[in-house]
Amino acid sequence: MGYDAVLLLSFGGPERPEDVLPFLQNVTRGRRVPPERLAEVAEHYQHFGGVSPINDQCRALLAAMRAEFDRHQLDTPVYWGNRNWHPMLADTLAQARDDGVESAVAFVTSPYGSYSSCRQYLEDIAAARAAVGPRAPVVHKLRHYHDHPGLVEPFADGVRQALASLAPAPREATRLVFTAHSIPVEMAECAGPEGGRYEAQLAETAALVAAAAAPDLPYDLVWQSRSGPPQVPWLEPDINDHLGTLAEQGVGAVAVSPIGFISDHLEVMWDLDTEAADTAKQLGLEYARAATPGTDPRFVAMIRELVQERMVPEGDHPARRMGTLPVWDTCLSHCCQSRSAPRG
Ligand SMILES: CC1=C(CCC(=O)O)c2cc3nc(cc4[nH]c(cc5[nH]c(cc1n2)c(C)c5CCC(=O)O)c(CCC(=O)O)c4C)C(CCC(=O)O)=C3C
Ligand SMILES: [Fe+2]
Repeated sequence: MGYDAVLLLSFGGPERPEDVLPFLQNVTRGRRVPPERLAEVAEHYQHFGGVSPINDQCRALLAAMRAEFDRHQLDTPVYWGNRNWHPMLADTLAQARDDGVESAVAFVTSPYGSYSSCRQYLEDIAAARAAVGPRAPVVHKLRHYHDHPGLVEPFADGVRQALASLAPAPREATRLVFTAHSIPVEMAECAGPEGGRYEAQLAETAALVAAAAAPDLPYDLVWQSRSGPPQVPWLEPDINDHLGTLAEQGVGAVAVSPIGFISDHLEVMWDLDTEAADTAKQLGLEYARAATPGTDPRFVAMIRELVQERMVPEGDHPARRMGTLPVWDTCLSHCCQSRSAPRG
């Protein structure tokens, strides 16, 4: 089907010190995040002057999408809305409606499936449309892109550059470590239509990036940015604990690639560039953090390709994929639905 607009849909982040608390309240409303954890994360944001990098990264991506679409005679307007901070999705959809938009296709800044990274964005769309009312544009989310070459190749370049920046060391003493945002084990078990999809997609992305960048190097997939109360199990090991294990095993140098994030979010700048880098230093490990795609031209072209794949029928723009896990355009109603605590 045709769409009148393309929507960039993201998480949102504070842009001034006084935004930090209301932003965190938006993120954690109805969630079980202890106040101690919230205070800690507020400090991470204040460490960077109360400004999250994520909104400027979205502005840059939006501009790059416009230029890329123009180069390919795709004159569809592009809009940007967030889950947790301005521009809020409901305001964006109200503006789109005023502009005469009846339908939009949404690119979400997370490639993977799980409640937090996929279904919650579908709920955000439904809630924003309900807030806008009867003439709200219909919004369909684009498919997952965890194995698209436009995601895998920029990450692979990042890994190559990170490895090149480490002092030459025997291959056995060098390790490639992929990270993604930890999620509660229960959320991981319910991810996708049959469960386990978040980890399965990340494992596929890790394997594709490793095969492209460093096929002879051992690698691991571990987790970062754990939240929630301590008694609730989340995916482990944490990157910091894992660095300790590697040091014990005689590893001397690590390249860390945050495949869970498409740009250098605050989690990348704090949990990796500040905390994990510090852990590595204390352990005497050489440490290099690999780049995220950001506005890499191949990543921006991927967004245009995903839009064309969806808008131009009859296989004129076949899906470019490197992996074998199934992908689909429309999630089933039970996809990523929690067993114990229905959310939303
Ligand atoms: C899977 C996943 C992604 C990747 C997919 C995607 O990109 O969407 C992601 C991204 C992000 N998470 C972000 C920020 C936060 N996430 C939090 C809390 C949580 N994240 C969770 C999961 C994820 N989060 C979960 C299960 C929670 C617990 C509360 C809940 O069940 O919802 C909290 C509360 C404090 C805390 O950390 O406890 C904050 C501030 C930012 C913005 C960063 C910036 O400003 O640059 C981004 C991109
Ligand atoms: Fe998060």
